[in-house]
Amino acid sequence: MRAHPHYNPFNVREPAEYPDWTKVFARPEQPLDLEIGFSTGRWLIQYAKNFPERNIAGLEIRAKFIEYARRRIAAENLANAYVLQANAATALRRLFAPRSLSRVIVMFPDPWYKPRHLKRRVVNPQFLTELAECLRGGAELHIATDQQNLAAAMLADLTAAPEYQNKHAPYAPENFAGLTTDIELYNTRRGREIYRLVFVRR
Ligand SMILES: C[S@@+](CC[C@H](N)C(=O)[O-])C[C@H]1O[C@@H](n2cnc3c(N)ncnc32)[C@H](O)[C@@H]1O
Repeated sequence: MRAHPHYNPFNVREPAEYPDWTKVFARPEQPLDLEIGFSTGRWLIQYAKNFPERNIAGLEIRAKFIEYARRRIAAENLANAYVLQANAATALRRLFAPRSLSRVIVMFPDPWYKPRHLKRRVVNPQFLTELAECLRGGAELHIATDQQNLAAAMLADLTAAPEYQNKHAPYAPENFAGLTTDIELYNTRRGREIYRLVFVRR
């Protein structure tokens, strides 16, 4: 997709493709996990290497990150990772069958957050309802942010959603799986607080 001065990826409603999840991984019978907003793919690639017994899909709204992550996945010969361009706000139910996802990770979804942006957050009640349809019972949803107000808003949404149960009220004490994203590294090096939410699909 060509960059255009007025091009806004958030207006993109259709995913770039509809993968057949039974064909894109070497072992399609493995649990299917999803990272939303993977940017450079740092976390996703570490995850694919550390969890060869699981499959990891990645959604990213910005086209440039897809090409970059695909090159890295190919260079590392990772047959359990697949990424595509899609807007997670509108595409989840068209991309994933009901109850097909085992784990979902959303790390630092809204970085340049200001109070007036709270309404536009990625993790909002509608997103949670759509995601709930795609999650298996017992599936984990992991979210992290360095913004306290945003963490509180997401915590309130999740607590109000009947499909989810908090695993560590209110925030999880530690990083999931010991893997870090770019923004997580940036924050931890500056000693900033990170708010981690882990909810389970009922
Ligand atoms: C602040 S970055 C965080 C990147 C990475 N998760 C990290 O922690 O370093 C947020 C990423 O989410 C992507 N993103 C934002 N909204 C999205 C959406 N609705 N669907 C898919 N990706 C989205 C952005 O393009 C960006 O790469």
